[in-house]
Amino acid sequence: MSLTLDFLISLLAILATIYVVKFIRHRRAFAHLPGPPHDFLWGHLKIYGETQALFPPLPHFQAIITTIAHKHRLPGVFYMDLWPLGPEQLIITDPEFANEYITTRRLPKHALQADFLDPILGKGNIIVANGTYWKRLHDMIAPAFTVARTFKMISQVAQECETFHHLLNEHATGLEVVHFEKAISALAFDIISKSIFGTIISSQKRRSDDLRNLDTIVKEEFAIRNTWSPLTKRRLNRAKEQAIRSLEESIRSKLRTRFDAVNIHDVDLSYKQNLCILDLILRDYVQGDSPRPKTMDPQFESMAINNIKAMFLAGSGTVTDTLCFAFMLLSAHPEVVSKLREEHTRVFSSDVATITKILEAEPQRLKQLDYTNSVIMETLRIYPIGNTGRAPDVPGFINYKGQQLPLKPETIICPVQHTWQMSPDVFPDPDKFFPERFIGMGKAELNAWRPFERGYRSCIGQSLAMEEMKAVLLYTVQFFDLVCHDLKPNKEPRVSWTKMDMVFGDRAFQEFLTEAKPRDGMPFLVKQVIQ
Ligand code: HEM
Repeated sequence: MSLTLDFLISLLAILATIYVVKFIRHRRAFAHLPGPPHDFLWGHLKIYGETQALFPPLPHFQAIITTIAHKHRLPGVFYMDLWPLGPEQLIITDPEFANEYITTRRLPKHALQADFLDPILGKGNIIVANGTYWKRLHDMIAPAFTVARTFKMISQVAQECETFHHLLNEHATGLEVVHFEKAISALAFDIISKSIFGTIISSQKRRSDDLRNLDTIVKEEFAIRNTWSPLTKRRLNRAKEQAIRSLEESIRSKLRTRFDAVNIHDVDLSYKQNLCILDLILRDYVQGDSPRPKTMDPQFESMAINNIKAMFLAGSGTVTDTLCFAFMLLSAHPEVVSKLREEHTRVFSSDVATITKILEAEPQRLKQLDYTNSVIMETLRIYPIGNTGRAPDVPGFINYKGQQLPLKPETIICPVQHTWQMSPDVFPDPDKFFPERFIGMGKAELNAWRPFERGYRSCIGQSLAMEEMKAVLLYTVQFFDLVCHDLKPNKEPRVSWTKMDMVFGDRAFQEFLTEAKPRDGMPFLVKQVIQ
């Protein structure tokens, strides 16, 4: 007995010594690297925590990094030492270096991205995949999102936008509160569902179970992460697992029905005929196999389901968030609204049915909405929605402005676009909502705008997203006046790099869930514009 106790005490002493040695080595390694003031005991944990506390609950890390970089006047590449609570991070806030290091090289996604997204999407999703497996997924899915394919989708997008317009109209009394996050997410979900299944879901009219389940999965997963109580975690996990089962069952049934149709009726899955994602995935499975497989391999089925979930998430949340922030910014900028209205009537019409007819006949006309395009770009400059986290392709060192900086295999490389997109050195007067800055902007300057990331892992849905968002603005801005409901502007700005919260209150700060989301569901009072 006492021998076992001695052994355990010795083991604990050895482990404690190893930990202390590791701790000292780790903190020493960071002491002289570029970054905010480093504390031997806390690393950068204290600074990170103190900065986080400046914001309302669940702030997005990009706003925290911007605040730290701003306050300590940090260089364009620096380190954050969050060990043992987080990984060591190499932060890039220099857009030229991001261009050189991220755009032109093929850095893999960091494993932490999978740790972050897999509990929501399941394993093997395209967003976090790497290597030949990612390439296969990319080649399978990307044809659904080419520019040509986007314009083929526009008549469907137009119909969904018209529905959105009519639904808003029903509540345009100036007294009812409309939660834009909920309303737009249904619209975006209908559009991405059409891309995935080739059929219409009509979630705008009656919120679909699939969308409800997706919302529940995300909400419960982040509630689990933000509670310490094991009992609460268990309860939330049950709700999340139930929602996952229901969503997967719904996707599985559509997948199997289509698979049977392909087998029984020998449906044509040739490239040009079928470009919904479901068919592209099935084409990858059945093509080349003769005779065609009679049943679906469970591994393939799980890959297909998880990637359809990924499309749901990537295709609806991001567009919803961006449009919510666009409407928020527009509500305080009547001069921008006037210019949008002028462009919409000049290029299209001030009659909803006519707009739809034009879009059905000539979807490419959306390309003429230059100012609308700039409004969306400006929104994404101030409120970027997504970020990437990469692993080094060659660990060792990187060179930044003549300095050799160490790079461990486990370091996560984070280009934080928010920081440079809100920097006066890159975008003058960055706290001003000024879409004109993008009109006629040169290619070199445009490289600093990277809300869709750039390079081989950039967003495959960006063309659809941009045209879809333009269409939504086209169907709303000239018809409705929007007033943010229940704003509580802050008397003093919370941080030094923005005064937006003195207009929009804490809604000016994005919340960190899967992406950088709006707070409070973005409630608006909607009134018809008197023509
Ligand atoms: C405003 C709208 C959108 C924004 C700001 C956005 C942003 C991004 C960003 C920053 C990435 C890179 C993420 C990373 O490296 O971890 C990404 C990847 C991706 N996005 Fe989007 N996205 C938007 C809309 C869409 C839409 C409509 C779809 C359609 C399904 C989509 C599908 C994807 C996919 C599949 C990837 C992973 C691509 C790959 O790794 O090969 N996104 N997006």
